[in-house]
Amino acid sequence: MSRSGSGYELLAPAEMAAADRAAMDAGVPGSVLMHAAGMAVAEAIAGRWPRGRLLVLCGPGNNGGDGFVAASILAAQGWPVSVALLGEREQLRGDAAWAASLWTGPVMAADQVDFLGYDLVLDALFGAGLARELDGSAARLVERLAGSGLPVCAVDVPSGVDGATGCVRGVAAGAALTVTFERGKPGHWLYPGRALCGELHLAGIGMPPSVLAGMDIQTWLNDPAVWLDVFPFPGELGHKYTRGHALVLGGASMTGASRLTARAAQRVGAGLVTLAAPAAVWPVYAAALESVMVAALDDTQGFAKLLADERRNACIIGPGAGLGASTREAALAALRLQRATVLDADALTVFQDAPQALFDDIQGPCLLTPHEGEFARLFAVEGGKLARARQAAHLSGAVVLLKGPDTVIAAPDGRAVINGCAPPWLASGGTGDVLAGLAGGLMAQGMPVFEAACAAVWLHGQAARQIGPGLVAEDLVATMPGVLAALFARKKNP
Ligand SMILES: NC(=O)C1=CN([C@@H]2O[C@H](COP(=O)(O)OP(=O)(O)OC[C@H]3O[C@@H](n4cnc5c(N)ncnc54)[C@H](OP(=O)(O)O)[C@@H]3O)[C@@H](O)[C@H]2O)[C@@H](O)CC1
Ligand SMILES: [K+]
Repeated sequence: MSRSGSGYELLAPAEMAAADRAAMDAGVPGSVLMHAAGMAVAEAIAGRWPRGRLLVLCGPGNNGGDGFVAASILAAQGWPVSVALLGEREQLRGDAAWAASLWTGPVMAADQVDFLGYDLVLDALFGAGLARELDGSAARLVERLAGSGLPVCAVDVPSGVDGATGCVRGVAAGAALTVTFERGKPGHWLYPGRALCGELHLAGIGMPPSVLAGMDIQTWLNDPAVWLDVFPFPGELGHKYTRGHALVLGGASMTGASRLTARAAQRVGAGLVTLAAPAAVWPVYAAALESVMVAALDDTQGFAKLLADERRNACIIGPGAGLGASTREAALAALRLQRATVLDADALTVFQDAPQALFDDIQGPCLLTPHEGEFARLFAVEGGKLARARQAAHLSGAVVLLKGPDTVIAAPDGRAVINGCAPPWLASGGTGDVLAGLAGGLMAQGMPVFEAACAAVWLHGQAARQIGPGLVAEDLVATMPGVLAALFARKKNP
């Protein structure tokens, strides 16, 4: 899926509607915005498809208004255009009624539409105003559109996709191209909406910059612009003791996982990394790691004893750790000392019977990195992925990194980032261990937790894109220097 000019600030549909109103209050008539929106749609269509028989499906609100504008412009350019309206023309209000008046051709009733004989469909049924599940005639029309096999251009979002959540409200038809306005919406980047949008095209519609600057934007697409300012680029006068010391808990049997974690923490720049492993398996770790220090743990309190050295400023606990008392004790020790702490995998599951006990001890910088299964063990929250991650961060007091093809990172203060750069071949064993190490390694260098989590996810995704299909987790560690070099170059030449 290619995405052009999408920017990185995201606005939920309700926020975009507020921006539209603010623009009108600032003196830009709604009809001017709508004309610009319809023009942008017409240009996107003409730029992508050869002239052909176009069917424009207009809905009862302003999304339909955009459709009428685009239909009028393309017809004036010589496109053979047919228009169908879901609802009564007399019921159209405001800017949509004005836009419909631009269209002088016939308007079919939606239930009369026959998809045969068209080359392309413009879906202008529902956009930001989708308020409930599609049913009845609206659902039937969208189902028939989805089954038509015709290429679809969607206005703002594919109708039926909730722009706030990416969820399908009843039914939705996938588009080849989605044209949205001024800012992307979370639903363009969260599945299943993301897969239904096709190529995403972001068009300006003349919204005054002061209106957007005045929005309290709290949601972003993961982009270095969100976190580059606080990325711990090494200073010329730095030495290993100024670059943090990450302490990784190793397990008794799955020894590969925490080794990947430790190496990732090193690669991303932690000055020192110690892996603490049960004494019985210490030789396994010691034989496999050279520049990572390996400490032997004699009992469940051993990890806490290592934290007596305050220079060990960040802990990464969970990969391969096991579900025993030592994992739980290590996590609680790190949290109670308010060390920067990443809890992943087993260090999350080990709290499934009493998550509140975990949350009560989260007072300092903490990152939780669950996949959906681990998330459900800790958090009884409902809703879309973005809302659930936000609620979990609020409830736990930790930054929550909810993994998946559309990973969401949410902070307790309400900020959230959606990741758009993870290729599917990242879904393989050990990649999560590397991610935990990247985040912990950045936190060891003093990067704030939310930004460290976003940067780790981004670096992870960029490395995976460079490696391509066939990726194994070790490759991510090996590829990190190249990814970091490109990031450093970007810092110098933004
Ligand atoms: N001037 C502006 O503001 C600009 C707006 N712009 C464009 O406007 C779009 C937003 O327009 P919008 O707010 O009118 O919402 P829209 O998506 O057309 O839907 C509302 C209509 O659908 C109906 N409806 C809702 N759910 C339904 C359901 N499940 N099943 C059936 N019906 C349902 C709802 O009915 P009601 O809920 O009132 O009964 C109402 O009639 C935005 O995406 C962008 O494309 C751009 O031109 C820039 C300038
Ligand atoms: K639409």
